[in-house]
Amino acid sequence: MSKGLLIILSGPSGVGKGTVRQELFKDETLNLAYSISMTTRKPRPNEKEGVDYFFVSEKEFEDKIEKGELLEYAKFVGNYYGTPRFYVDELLKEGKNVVLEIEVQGALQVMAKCPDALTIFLVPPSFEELERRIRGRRTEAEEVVKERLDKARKEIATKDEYKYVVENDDVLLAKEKIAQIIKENA
Ligand SMILES: Nc1ncnc2c1ncn2[C@@H]1O[C@H](COP(=O)(O)OP(=O)(O)OP(=O)(O)O)[C@@H](O)[C@H]1O
Ligand SMILES: Nc1nc2c(ncn2[C@@H]2O[C@H](COP(=O)(O)O)[C@@H](O)[C@H]2O)c(=O)[nH]1
Repeated sequence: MSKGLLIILSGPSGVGKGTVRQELFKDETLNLAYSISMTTRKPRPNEKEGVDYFFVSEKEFEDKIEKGELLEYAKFVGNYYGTPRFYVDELLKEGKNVVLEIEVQGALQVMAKCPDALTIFLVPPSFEELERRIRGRRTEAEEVVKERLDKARKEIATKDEYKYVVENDDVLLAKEKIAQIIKENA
């Protein structure tokens, strides 16, 4: 069985990575598997352990770092986020195209380790629209929204590090563009 493709889907918080990813996963021909991240962030009301994230303490996260169990990790607006290496390796061996939905610091680490990874950066139609989306989601306190928007400006400035930049204006259009990119690279 040939190895699957490692796909990094990155972009600023609130651009719509999760929304577009859900559309991509409806397309079974893409043979996708999602890499469930580990985080020290508190779960949001609708989030489930082992589905959206593995929710852990700082101590547990730092143990994983020390043991080398994370493919990449970063601190993002006060919380740790990282990719457990084991599942990614297993899924790739099974021939799955594995999606990492991660922020920029982590994406740059994976690019350095896995130059063949397919890297995609999602951009909003405008910064004002990004702000509308992140506020409209109503998941973060005002202070955190401001920090995430601040971070977003710096993240968007790194977009040319990625192999593909896709605008998320219309969700289904963005999904179609990314599906095409995956098919061309798989
Ligand atoms: N193309 C779009 N047009 C309008 N609203 C959108 C679009 N894509 C996503 N949204 C909305 O924007 C909000 C943020 O989307 P989402 O949670 O998918 O972003 P994200 O990039 O995964 O964020 P985070 O990185 O913080 O997890 C959601 O309320 C979602 O419904
Ligand atoms: N470097 C990593 N970034 C990750 C990972 N999992 C998610 N993320 C990114 O963090 C921010 C914030 O996420 P949120 O769920 O609190 O809104 C966002 O950009 C995610 O894509 C990971 O494993 N590594």
